[in-house]
Amino acid sequence: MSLLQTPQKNALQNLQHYGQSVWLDYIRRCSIEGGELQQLVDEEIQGVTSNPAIFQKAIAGSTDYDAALSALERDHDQDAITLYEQLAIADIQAAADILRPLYNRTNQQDGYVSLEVSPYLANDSEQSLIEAQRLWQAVNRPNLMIKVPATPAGIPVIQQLISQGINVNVTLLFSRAAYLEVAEAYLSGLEEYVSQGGSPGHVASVASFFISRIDSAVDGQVAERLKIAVQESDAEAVALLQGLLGKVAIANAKLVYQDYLRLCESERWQALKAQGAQPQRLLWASTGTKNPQYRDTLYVEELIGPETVNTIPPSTLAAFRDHGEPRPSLTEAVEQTEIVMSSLSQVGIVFEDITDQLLGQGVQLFQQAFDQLLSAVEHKREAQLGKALNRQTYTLPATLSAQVQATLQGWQDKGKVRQLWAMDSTLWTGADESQWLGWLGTTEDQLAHLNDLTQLAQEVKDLALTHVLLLGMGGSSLCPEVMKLTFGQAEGYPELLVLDSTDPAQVQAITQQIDLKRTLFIVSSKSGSTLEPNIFQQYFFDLVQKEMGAEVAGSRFIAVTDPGSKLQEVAHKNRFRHYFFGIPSIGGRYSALSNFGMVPAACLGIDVAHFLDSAEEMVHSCAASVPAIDNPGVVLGIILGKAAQQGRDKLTLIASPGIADIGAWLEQLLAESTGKEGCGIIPVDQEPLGPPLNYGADRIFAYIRLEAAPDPAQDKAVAALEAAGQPVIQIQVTDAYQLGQEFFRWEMATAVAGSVLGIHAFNQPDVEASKIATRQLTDAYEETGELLVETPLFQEGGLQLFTDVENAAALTGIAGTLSLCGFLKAHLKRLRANDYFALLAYIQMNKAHQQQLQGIRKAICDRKQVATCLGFGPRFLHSTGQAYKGGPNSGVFLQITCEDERDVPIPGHRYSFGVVKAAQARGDFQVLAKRKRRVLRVHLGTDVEVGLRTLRVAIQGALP
Ligand SMILES: O=P(O)(O)OC[C@H]1O[C@](O)(CO)[C@@H](O)[C@@H]1O
Ligand SMILES: O=C[C@H](O)[C@H](O)COP(=O)(O)O
Repeated sequence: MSLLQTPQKNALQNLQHYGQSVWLDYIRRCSIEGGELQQLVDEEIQGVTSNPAIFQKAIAGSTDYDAALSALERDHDQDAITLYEQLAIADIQAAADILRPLYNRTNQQDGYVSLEVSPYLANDSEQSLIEAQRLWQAVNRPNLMIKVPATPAGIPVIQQLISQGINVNVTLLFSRAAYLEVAEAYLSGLEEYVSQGGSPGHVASVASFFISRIDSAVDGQVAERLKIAVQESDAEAVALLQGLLGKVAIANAKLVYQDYLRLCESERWQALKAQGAQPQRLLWASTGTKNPQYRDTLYVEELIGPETVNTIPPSTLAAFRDHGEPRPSLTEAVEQTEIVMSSLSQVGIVFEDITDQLLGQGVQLFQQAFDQLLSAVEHKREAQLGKALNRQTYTLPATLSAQVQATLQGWQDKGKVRQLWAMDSTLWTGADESQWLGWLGTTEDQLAHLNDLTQLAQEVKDLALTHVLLLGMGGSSLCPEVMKLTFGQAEGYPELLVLDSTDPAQVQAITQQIDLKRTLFIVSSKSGSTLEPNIFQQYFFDLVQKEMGAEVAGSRFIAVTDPGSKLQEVAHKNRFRHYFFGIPSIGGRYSALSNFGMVPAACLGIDVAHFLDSAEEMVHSCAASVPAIDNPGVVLGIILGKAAQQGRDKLTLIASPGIADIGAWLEQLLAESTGKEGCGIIPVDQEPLGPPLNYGADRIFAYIRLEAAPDPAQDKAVAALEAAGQPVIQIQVTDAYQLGQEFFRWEMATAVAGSVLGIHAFNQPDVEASKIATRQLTDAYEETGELLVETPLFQEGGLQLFTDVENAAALTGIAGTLSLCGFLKAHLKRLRANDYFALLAYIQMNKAHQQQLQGIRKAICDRKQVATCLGFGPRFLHSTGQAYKGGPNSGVFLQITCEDERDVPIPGHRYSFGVVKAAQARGDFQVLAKRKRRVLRVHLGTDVEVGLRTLRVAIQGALP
């Protein structure tokens, strides 16, 4: 067709006669559905491009997509990026279908629509390639072009995609040097495609060369110099500089077009052309005028030439249609362009620096647009979910709030949420953290294996059991305990009991509570080598064997353990009914939503599918695609981490009575994960609530409120704390089935807080230390049959005090009178501001004991205004024990042991439960003392209740 042919109806349509295709740089659902796009394709345009900013404006800036979003969400909850992709893909497919006849008619030269790979992947070749291939398949239209940026990481991707026959729109091209690399990638890709037997005519590509952004950047630098030249009245410089304004982008484009023409002459290209290959056309992008002083059609009018494309935003399209003046401008005055470029260096502007910056900024701008887009989708998703998603709000003092906001911004800018989901160890200490992040995918994994759990629930029902007794410690017992206390016993299902103590009285109490013939035992241990579950198993297996016979005993036991563990062997040998596997990349305290929590949940008759589905909603809210600022787990983690760094490291947990036990689970998660290397978060659970003046500047509060059954007294106390300016995080749990959301939210938050604190959030080095000390004592006992006799520091009223030499010296130095009260007073005097006091009670965990110990806590908190903690031994060893030994040295500890009224032997061992407990207490004490902790042990007689009462009175007397 001749270039001089009579123009058609309008300037836009006329561009085709100069060999240029017009594509529309815009997409929006209403223009597709309303027929506007169809009309444009029929009359004026030959293709469509999109980018993250365009989709951001379309989806975030309109209500066009709301109904579709609601329908998708209603159907099945999904994370923000999956939702966005479905909307975007539907638009791209619809546009592709509208363009398809044109694509066919032009013999695949035009009629394309472009979809960009995630801008987050701009520097990641491997992932960009995977994503581009995935999008290509998902859109499944031959007239699709995948947009890949011309970053150093993007260029090899371009070549690979072309070699696979995938059409590519190369975006973010600013420099001629980059263009030449892109052209080379296209040629090599095509050659490879041909060598594999592909027909090159079926692959298309455009190189999107950005225009207006160059003028914006160059003009800015020119303007600065111009100001100086004017001030200095340097007329020559003023003229030179003025001549550059609004000229460089076009000059650069004209030069790159010359490069293109030269390439077309090359033998290499000619050989491909002969086989039917299509040229990689230059596409002028960023052609909307940004400077209002320039003609609104500037970047269309000046770049008209054969075998090119101009992708034009709607306003520029309208302007050009109205008053554009087409002419074959692209090859006009080419020699002038060289002058423009050399003038640029003459005035000291380094053009390569500008193009480099523009590429970096371009990636960043698209990432920011994508952030905003995903944030908008997430808000719409949350609105749709309503109460199905537990809400989180917070009030923080100004300085903490400012630090939290700044850290969130940092996480956003550095893409740290994506880094976390990519399991990048450098987010923590760069050690083996990447191997401990399996919990990120547990819900999905569990949901895929629901059958086993449903079957187990049915079996438990059919067996007509009275009890299921779970034997385990820490991460293997705390979630089941939360489930039991939250859900209670369901109709037709047995009661769940949990044993996580070696206290002989506790072991006996539970033995008496169950009917051995009608109880199913779950031995739960990830490692399969933890002392307590192993001896529990030996003890109960022996009892059941005696009661029901060796043959039947195994059928009453289930193991939950990691594959290949010693427990698996035991289960196999003893012909356990089942064994369920854990996932080795999930540490115990992060295992709630895996089999460790879900097997007992199924035995309780809980609808596990519903529970996990609900948890999955929180997983989606915390997804990699949800910007840090909107990501509830990340927000919570950053608050906790920054608060701890500011000295607010006592996380005081308040939970509604119906879900109160979640605090015990949280204690382990937070303390074992963060309490190490002298820093960390000290969880304070079940502390009797007091007035705001009881709490210092070392506190932060988390109120986990069950909306279905809140406690008005807690509401009031929390409101008072907020009014007093304490930092308070409030989480509204709609109903018990939404507790799984909290498991995930807090796991995420803990991992994030660990990153903020710069520690390894998945190991527990100091727990190991007391395990070793305990093992030495139990091993010695196996040999000698006795534990070393210890000499008390002091005794009075049936209570004995023990401590190590250093603590004894410190205490006798402070104690005025050598009495029980005097020593306790001396010990409590060691509490400084912002310290915490912890009771470590190696006694039976029952209501009466709890009441006494809570009374002691309350008295100390009221009078000393310090945080107080309570742990029952040995269970706390697998929980807060890590932070007490490895965290900040701000704890004052009172260990409580007792004389066991009746000990319980363990089959196959010389040591008994009583000996194990004593060894555990001593081992713990030794490590605390070794770590220079302020620690004192009080040993009660056989009547623990009486002993506790005496102790309480003595402590009350010791308080000021
Ligand atoms: O499930 P396991 O391997 O028996 O471990 C129980 C608990 O012991 C610890 O490994 C250490 O206390 C915890 O992290 C864990 O939850
Ligand atoms: O492919 C199109 C580009 O993404 C678009 O033209 C960029 O234009 P802008 O510079 O106006 O954002």
